[in-house]
Amino acid sequence: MKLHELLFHLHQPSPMPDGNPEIMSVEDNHSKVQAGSLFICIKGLSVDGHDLAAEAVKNGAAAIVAQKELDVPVPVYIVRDTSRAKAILADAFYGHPSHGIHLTGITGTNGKTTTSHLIERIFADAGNKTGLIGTMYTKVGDKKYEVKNTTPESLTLQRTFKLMADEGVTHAVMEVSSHALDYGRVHGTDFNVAVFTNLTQDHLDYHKTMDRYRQAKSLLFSQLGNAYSDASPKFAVLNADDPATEEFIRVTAALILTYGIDEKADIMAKNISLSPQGTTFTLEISGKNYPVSMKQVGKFNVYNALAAIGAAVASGIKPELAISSLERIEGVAGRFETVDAGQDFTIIVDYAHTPDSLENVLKTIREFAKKDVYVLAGCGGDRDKAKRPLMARIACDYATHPVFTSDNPRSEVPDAILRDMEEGVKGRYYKVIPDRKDAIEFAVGSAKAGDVILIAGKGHETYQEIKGVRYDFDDRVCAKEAVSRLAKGNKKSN
Ligand SMILES: CC(=O)N[C@H]1[C@@H](OP(=O)(O)OP(=O)(O)OC[C@H]2O[C@@H](n3ccc(=O)[nH]c3=O)[C@H](O)[C@@H]2O)O[C@H](CO)[C@@H](O)[C@@H]1O[C@H](C)C(=O)N[C@@H](C)C(=O)N[C@H](CCC(=O)O)C(=O)O
Ligand SMILES: Nc1ncnc2c1ncn2[C@@H]1O[C@H](COP(=O)(O)OP(=O)(O)OP(=O)(O)O)[C@@H](O)[C@H]1O
Ligand SMILES: N[C@H](CCC[C@H](N)C(=O)O)C(=O)O
Ligand SMILES: [Mg+2]
Repeated sequence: MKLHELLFHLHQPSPMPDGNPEIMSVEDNHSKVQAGSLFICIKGLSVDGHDLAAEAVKNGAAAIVAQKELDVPVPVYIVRDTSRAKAILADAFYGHPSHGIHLTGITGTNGKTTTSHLIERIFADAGNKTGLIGTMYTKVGDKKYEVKNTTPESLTLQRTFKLMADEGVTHAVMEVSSHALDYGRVHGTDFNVAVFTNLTQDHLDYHKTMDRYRQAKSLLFSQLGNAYSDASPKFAVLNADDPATEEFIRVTAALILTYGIDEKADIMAKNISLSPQGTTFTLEISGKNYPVSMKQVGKFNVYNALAAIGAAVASGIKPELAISSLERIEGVAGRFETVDAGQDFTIIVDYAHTPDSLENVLKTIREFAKKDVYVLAGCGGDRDKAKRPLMARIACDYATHPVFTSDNPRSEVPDAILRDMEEGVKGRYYKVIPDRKDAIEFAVGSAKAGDVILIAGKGHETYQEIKGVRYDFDDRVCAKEAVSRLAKGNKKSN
């Protein structure tokens, strides 16, 4: 594609630059630039891409998009915001790949990964080739790719859509984080259905206030487009029990489908019955009732199931089909995942790393637990500090044995994070064991028959990030090893 043809998509009044080379690729990282690349300079938190423009030209860049004049021997096109331009150019360069895919975006504080897996499974069972983009991986058909972010930056995102389109994916589901919405990573992406799970405290390090956090989430709905501007109508699938839905209804021009348990909604769950083995409820939709029996545990998973059914129905799939898929799903890795190494107590690994998710999971466990409940809880470094004392309080409120330990300390000192947690539980009973492996061994070594251990915060993660280095660490593996060691020790002493 010629440079001018590509830049035309920005619809800027400024004239095209002199020189119109053929653009072979679009890059925002100077080290990936090759002969014929268009290099887009992004001013990041740690690096300013403008400072790397000359290096990019040395690597073969044929043209540059920047926010300021640069002294380089190739055409430079100035835009107000290169991140925004990057998203629009990426969409154009790859031929608007999301426009040919039925795309469902999911936003909300908790439940995005879980719900996206439920929706993907429903689409796949309905006979579609599917794609998925989210916290754990990107999936194109059956092939999985590693990811750095829950919602990738725009070039990676549009490249992924192009790959999906080339591979014949017709239905894709993606998590849309509030960071991504705020950074404009999804500009140029054509969603057919946008789903909202819930809004509770997280990411205040970035958004500062809950109002601004909610406003970032609302972008998914305000940018969704008009209900009838395309061949198939756009749908917003919203949680009627969450107060933020009121704002999303106000800002969207799409059709609306609501779901919920308490407030009146288009899709409702009634007669909910919870057990440690699974959940049953009656689904009420369009005046009809359907019995549902699923393996997912906890009331919060009823919300995830309703959101998934909403997305399916908005995509033209019959409720019966969606329900039969839901009933067959085993679970999502690291979400209420039980670890069974032959021990006589229960170990649950769960990705709860927000106050609301921790409370939901612990409430669920308390409903079924007959004996003691251990919780291992920690808080990520370089993330919302305000949630630390809240999570500690929740751990103490619901567990008989709260243990505070390290999550991913990132650049922070683990003890400082733990002290922030302790601020929320002055005078309460708890234990602090900074090393996560030691904490897991302590809980495994202390638990008696019938007790429950919840290892919260890291779920599917297979690393622990300390001072910029990701060390191998998997709660599930660590717990299994602790149980085996304990069993061996017991045998020896017998
Ligand atoms: C705060 C934040 O979102 N940062 C994102 C941002 O990093 P940054 O601003 O530090 O970028 P940078 O390293 O300074 O680089 C700036 C530019 O220079 C370029 N560069 C850089 C180095 C170099 O040698 N050459 C070069 O050309 C880079 O390609 C980039 O274009 O741009 C990077 C590339 O796009 C992102 O990976 C990175 O996400 C980091 C890893 C991150 O942790 N983000 C979190 C906060 C986040 O986005 N989380 C949400 C989900 C949260 C949730 O689900 O709960 C997410 O969607 O993942
Ligand atoms: N609908 C829900 N409401 C509240 N808590 C939930 C809900 N669904 C899942 N959870 C809890 O939140 C944790 C994270 O769930 P999930 O990974 O699906 O959320 P997410 O929104 O993708 O999170 P992240 O933003 O970190 O990617 C789960 O392990 C569970 O403890
Ligand atoms: N997507 C979330 C993941 C948090 C996972 C938790 N283990 C932590 O490190 O805080 C974030 O980047 O805030
Ligand atoms: Mg996720």
